[in-house]
Amino acid sequence: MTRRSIVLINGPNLNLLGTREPQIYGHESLADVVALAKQNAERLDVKLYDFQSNHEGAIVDRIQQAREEGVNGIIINPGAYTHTSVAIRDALLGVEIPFIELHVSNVHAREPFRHHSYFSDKAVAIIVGFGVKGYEYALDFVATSPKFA
Ligand SMILES: O=C(O)[C@]1(O)C=C(c2cccc(Sc3ccccc3)c2)[C@@H](O)[C@H](O)C1
Repeated sequence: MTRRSIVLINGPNLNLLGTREPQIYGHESLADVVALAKQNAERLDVKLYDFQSNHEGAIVDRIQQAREEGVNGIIINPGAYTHTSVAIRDALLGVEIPFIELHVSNVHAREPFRHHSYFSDKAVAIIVGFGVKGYEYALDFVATSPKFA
């Protein structure tokens, strides 16, 4: 049986995770998050691709590439693009790959402009406010749920 494949996409400024505002985002770096995700992917027998970009079009391109790769699911932390990007929304809808929206912080307990997402209504699930632990929860779900078969 072919292994499931998953793309983990992190948006702008998440390359700086762990360097500032630890009270909001924790102390772990993105490299720490990805390393643990790769370990968990091995345990779950799934193929994990990781991608981070500060550029909207590059994220759109990576989402489009996922369709060519035959990816089963996408886990995306769009960062600030959560609140602004119709282009990324359109890319996600266009490739017809189920996705989980993830946020390290509880965006609903922060500034009002962070309360709206261009993705939530189309996400299979939304993981918010669990810190970087949310990446583990998302991977476990995508690796095992029939919604990503
Ligand atoms: O909570 C998140 O994961 C979120 O997606 C992440 C965001 C975010 C914003 C700025 C920086 C970072 S990562 C960071 C944190 C501290 C210092 C440097 C980078 C994440 C926000 O734009 C979003 O509203 C929420």
